[in-house]
Amino acid sequence: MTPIKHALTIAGTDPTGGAGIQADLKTFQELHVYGMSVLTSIVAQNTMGVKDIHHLPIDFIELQLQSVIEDIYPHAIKTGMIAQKEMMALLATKLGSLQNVPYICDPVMMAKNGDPLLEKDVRSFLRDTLVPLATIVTPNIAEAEDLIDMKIDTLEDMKKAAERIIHELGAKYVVIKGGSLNGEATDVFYGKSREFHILDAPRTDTKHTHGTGCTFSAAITSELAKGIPIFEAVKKAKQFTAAAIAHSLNIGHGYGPTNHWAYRLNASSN
Ligand SMILES: Nc1ncnc2c1ncn2[C@@H]1O[C@H](COP(=O)(O)OP(=O)(O)O)[C@@H](O)[C@H]1O
Ligand SMILES: Cc1ncc(COP(=O)(O)OP(=O)(O)O)c(N)n1
Repeated sequence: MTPIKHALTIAGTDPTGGAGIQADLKTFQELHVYGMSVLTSIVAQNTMGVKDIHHLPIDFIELQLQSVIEDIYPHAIKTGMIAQKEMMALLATKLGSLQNVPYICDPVMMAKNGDPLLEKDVRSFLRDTLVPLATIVTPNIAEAEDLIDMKIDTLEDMKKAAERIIHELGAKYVVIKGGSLNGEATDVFYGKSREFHILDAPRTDTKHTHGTGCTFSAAITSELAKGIPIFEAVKKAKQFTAAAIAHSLNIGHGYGPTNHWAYRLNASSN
């Protein structure tokens, strides 16, 4: 039997279960990796918006991380909502010291309805501390625009932005998610091999896309934990997320969650 792989998410919470730590753990489980979590911020949010945020003390985040790592060593680590400079500095030190563990940086800045999860002045710190350490960074359009300070309207803009994220910020690979652009749901993958790959999926006509970015980056994390090559991992994550959106659950009063078990249903009907 293949030994179980372990994936760790370091992120904030969503008590409605569609985004953040909760979406990450559901995704890890569906993709058959053992999921672990370190909480950074507890967020009172739902599908309609963010009500309040409680940040955990830095020492306590460090203690959680230490508790995981000394016991069950992760085969891949992702970060999601990292809201404060002190958290970023701590994680940069810790992640920088872990050798050969793929690190997936989802540069979460806001929730789907536009409520901020990260203050504007902290964003440049994220770019300078965590992004350069990333095996892969997974911004949506707004996050990519913020990271390299350019407007992105077209596929050509996405490619330019991807080149700049790799060559100016120092991540090894990037996938820019085009979920918020018009037309197909097209993402751009680029990295140190300097080759572009365009990932297309039909756009599902739904407002229930809460947590799609978390789900996508957690799926990449799961596959990298298993030792799958990076572009294969991104392709699998794209399929997993597309299925979760296509079969979303129609719950919640706002931007509802996706269906984390939809990929399993698709796979068993093939
Ligand atoms: N309506 C949709 N139909 C199909 N795929 C989508 C849709 N919206 C987003 N996606 C895909 O979901 C993934 C997450 O993208 P996105 O929603 O842009 O991230 P975020 O949640 O960080 O804003 C990407 O692969 C994107 O192309
Ligand atoms: C705690 C927490 N982390 C991240 C998000 C944003 O998640 P994302 O997957 O980008 O999805 P949307 O919320 O933008 O749909 C969150 N809401 N909460």
